[in-house]
Amino acid sequence: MSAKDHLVIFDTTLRDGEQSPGATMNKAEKLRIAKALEKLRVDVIEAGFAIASEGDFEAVKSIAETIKESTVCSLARAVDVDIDRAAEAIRPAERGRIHTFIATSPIHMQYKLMLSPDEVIEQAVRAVKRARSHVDDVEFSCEDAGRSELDFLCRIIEAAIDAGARTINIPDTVGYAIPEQFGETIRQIIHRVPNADKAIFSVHCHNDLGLAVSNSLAAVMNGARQVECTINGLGERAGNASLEEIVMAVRTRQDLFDVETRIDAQHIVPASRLVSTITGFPVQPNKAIVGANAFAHESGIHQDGVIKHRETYEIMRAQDVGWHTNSLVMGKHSGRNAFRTRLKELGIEFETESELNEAFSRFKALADLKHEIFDEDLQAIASDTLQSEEDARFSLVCMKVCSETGVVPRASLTLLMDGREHKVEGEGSGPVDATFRAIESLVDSGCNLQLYSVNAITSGTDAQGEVTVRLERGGRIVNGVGADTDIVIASAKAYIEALNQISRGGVRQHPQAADV
Ligand SMILES: CC(=O)SCCNC(=O)CCNC(=O)[C@H](O)C(C)(C)COP(=O)(O)OP(=O)(O)OC[C@H]1O[C@@H](n2cnc3c(N)ncnc32)[C@H](O)[C@@H]1OP(=O)(O)O
Ligand SMILES: CC(C)C(=O)C(=O)O
Repeated sequence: MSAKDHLVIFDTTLRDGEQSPGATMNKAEKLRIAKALEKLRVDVIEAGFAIASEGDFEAVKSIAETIKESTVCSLARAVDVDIDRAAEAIRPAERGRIHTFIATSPIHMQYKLMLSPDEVIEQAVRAVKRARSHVDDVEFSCEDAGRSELDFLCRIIEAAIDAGARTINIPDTVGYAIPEQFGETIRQIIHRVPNADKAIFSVHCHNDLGLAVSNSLAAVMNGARQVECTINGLGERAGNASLEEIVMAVRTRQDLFDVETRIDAQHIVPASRLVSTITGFPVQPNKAIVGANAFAHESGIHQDGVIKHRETYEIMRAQDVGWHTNSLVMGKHSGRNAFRTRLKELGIEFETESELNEAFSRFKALADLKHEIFDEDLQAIASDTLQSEEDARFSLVCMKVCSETGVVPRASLTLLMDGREHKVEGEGSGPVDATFRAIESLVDSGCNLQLYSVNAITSGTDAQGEVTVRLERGGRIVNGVGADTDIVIASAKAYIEALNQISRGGVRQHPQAADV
């Protein structure tokens, strides 16, 4: 049997994933995700868009300094300033890539770039050469290829390869393609471009019609050997192709695909949980591979089948993608060693002993309230611990909520703001509303609440609730996540976390802020 081709997994959770409104991540969070991606053995991590902001530049640079096993990549428009900034950011990487792009569809060239097709080719060639003057590993993308003319795509791709691009990416930027047609486009391009053998062909599919994974797989069947994807399918608008679905489709249907990835699938579920917790985007229960119900069997006939022979209703094994691999049952009698070991198995490692100790105290406090602590609880504890960074401006000291039939709910909180304690009170239509009003009576953030959602992290009435709060101010959107067995406390934590994120961009203080 002939060896299979390698399918390059290019993860763009930290770049396109971050383009989901509200999914903004700070440098420390991006680094945590990058480490999880390295553990997952992704080939390329697109760490950001270095020119976009100082924060993006610093995040790409620190990922380039830290990650050893995966290639670290920065996106750049086809302009010198972007390319030079990307080069500077990835310079510390053992393996660095510059990914430059320009739009090739008639609509983008005419209305957005205001350039003729020939000018676009010229600019693409100049950009690829500039990128090659910095690094050998250069990727070129034809933005909106899904709506571009085939002849033009072939011309620009040939020129980009001649200029030195090693990877040619064909994005379906607006999720317009249909699998059979997209696969045929990829086949035609590879067949028609005379120097196609000098590059790896890649795809980057968006999910506007829910077809991102199908289109990517159709492309792989027609010669694409890199897929750009994100954990949980995060990404601009309806998102990108989901990494876990691509990887498991290729692995499960080895009879159909001539490719294999080097992904260590056991880290898929922990990586999914981490991205969900950091971004505040919950994973829908029926999401393939990583949704809570992905391996759950509810109906009698299915349960009967699975008991008799698992494969009657399961095409993958849950533990192969990282579900319930724990042999250590964590509870109030567990010690620090088991705690550290289990966290390590989940891909969580604290940098300092004091962080570990803080997380361990949180774990013991939770274990007093809950009989059994699940992996999801541990992930939430780790996130809570790592979120309580020194630069957090606000934190919750304690709170009391009064909610009684026929009485207006009332919340009293003690908050720490800039190192000083403040007592605040609020009334509202419910206990959560009263809590948010109490916090705002001090902070007066001027934010609009865009989303409030509660999810039970595990099952049972003693489960921790995980609350996501999305705030918007001046066009900037942030998510805060908080977990607790009391959902009102989880709500307060999530709101405060969102305010901390907003405050990293500056928050007004209410002139009447009550001193203690
Ligand atoms: C399909 C994708 O996902 S592409 C990635 C999208 N991600 C982002 O845009 C996030 C980061 N973006 C940013 O921070 C900013 O948009 C920046 C820093 C890149 C640019 O900011 P600004 O200089 O203020 O430009 P602005 O965003 O208003 O407009 C984009 C400009 O880039 C041009 N442009 C867009 N794509 C490209 C490209 N690939 N190559 C060259 N120029 C481009 C546009 O035509 C426009 O030029 P104009 O100002 O001369 O009309
Ligand atoms: C920059 C490219 C790859 C992109 O994100 C898109 O076209 O969607």
